[in-house]
Amino acid sequence: MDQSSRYARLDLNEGDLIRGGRHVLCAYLMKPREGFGDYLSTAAHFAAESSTGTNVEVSTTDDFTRGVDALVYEIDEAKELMKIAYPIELFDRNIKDGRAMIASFLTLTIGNNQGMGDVEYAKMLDFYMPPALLNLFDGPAMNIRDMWKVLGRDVDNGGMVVGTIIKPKLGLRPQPFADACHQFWLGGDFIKNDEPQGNQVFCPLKEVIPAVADAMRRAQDETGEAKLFSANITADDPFEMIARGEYILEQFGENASHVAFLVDGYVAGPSAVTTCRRYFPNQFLHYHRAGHGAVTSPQAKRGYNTLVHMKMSRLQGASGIHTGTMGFGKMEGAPEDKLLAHMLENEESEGLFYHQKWYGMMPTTPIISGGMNALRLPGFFDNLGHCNVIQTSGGGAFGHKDGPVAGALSLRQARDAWMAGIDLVDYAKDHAELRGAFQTFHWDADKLFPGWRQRLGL
Ligand SMILES: O=C(COP(=O)(O)O)[C@H](O)[C@H](O)COP(=O)(O)O
Ligand SMILES: [Mg+2]
Repeated sequence: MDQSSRYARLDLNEGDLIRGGRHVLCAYLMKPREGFGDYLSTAAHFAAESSTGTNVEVSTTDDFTRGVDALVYEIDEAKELMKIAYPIELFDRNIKDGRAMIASFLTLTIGNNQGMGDVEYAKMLDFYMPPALLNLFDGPAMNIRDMWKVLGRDVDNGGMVVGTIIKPKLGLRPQPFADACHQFWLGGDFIKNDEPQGNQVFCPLKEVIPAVADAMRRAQDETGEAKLFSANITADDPFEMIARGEYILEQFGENASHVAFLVDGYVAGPSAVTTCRRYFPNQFLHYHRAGHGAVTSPQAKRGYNTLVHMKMSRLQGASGIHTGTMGFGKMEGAPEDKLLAHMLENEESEGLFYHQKWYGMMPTTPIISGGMNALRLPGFFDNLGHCNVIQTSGGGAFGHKDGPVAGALSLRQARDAWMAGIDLVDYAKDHAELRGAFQTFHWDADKLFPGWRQRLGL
């Protein structure tokens, strides 16, 4: 059945829809499956299934229903592009406070339509959120500025937070884990649990957390600097997350403000993110995105891309989210991905299809991680245009030939060199740890800084 007479309105103008402020707009890559309808009728069926309809007309539909239909307002078959306008009334709101939720946004815009028989594939590439709905999302309660405050830095331009991920990923018992933390903190600022680290039998949370809290106190005493720890509280059960969070804050005691909570936001979902955002509004919410590649990878023709993921994370209230390394690290990415960081940080920003204003919603801090080390930082910052990010190098710190203290210092030196506009090889001449990073990661050095051996007299 061709539903385009009801669910398509190609005469609608995008500018008018945005000015009207009553629609969420979504751009999709979409391909109809061969042997089914043409492009427009498939798009219309997609809009029906994603809003008020199904594959047939139902007798219970009334005039009000038609007023909240999602409408296809643009198609470009050659580009496999379709755009749909969703009336904001379609999106579910909390009974307890009237606030909006990402679960409902996803259920409608990228829900059943992902399994339709007449759709070969569909992927959301961008969306526009009007202020009337945007303002009903929680948004972040904290971000990098709160970390800079703890670190005693400038709160507008405090620079890169020097971080690591405790490696090995799994397999350390409580004391070796806490010792690794202590070592890194002698040179760096911030440590995060790797995303699968929680309450394994060989490293019980109730043993490792007191040891880490103690390591933080010792490192702070020894260096005279504040230190930060991001503790994983992800769990299927929100009450388990709360139990972990409360236990951790109690153990860190006077250093509770130095604790962030890590939530595996893609695998555990919006409920987990919101549990943390609402129950612990005074902690930095560290959104780790492990698993996202299944839908966001350019190879995946379904789901949504990283831009959509980033925008949803800011709406949900992530203080920081992994933004990728934009082609400078080990994970998939490209220099153009800086638009992801800009979408998170700026009051308004250009996406792939839509210009988004954030109406005062607090920025989400980009967390840069995955195969990074001191040598890769300058190129990364040149591309991004600033270094006000959290950067975590796991291998780049613990893989340093002289150990984690030198690894941490080499990262800090790379940041200092970039902020001062000094060439990294020149800076390494009188900074032993950075020099050690050149020797350790020599394959990167050969590629990024040809002639470095001679210049460092090696
Ligand atoms: O543990 C690491 C990185 O370790 P290492 O520094 O040793 O590579 C993170 O989980 C990845 O950054 C995730 O990727 P992304 O940040 O792209 O989500
Ligand atoms: Mg990890």
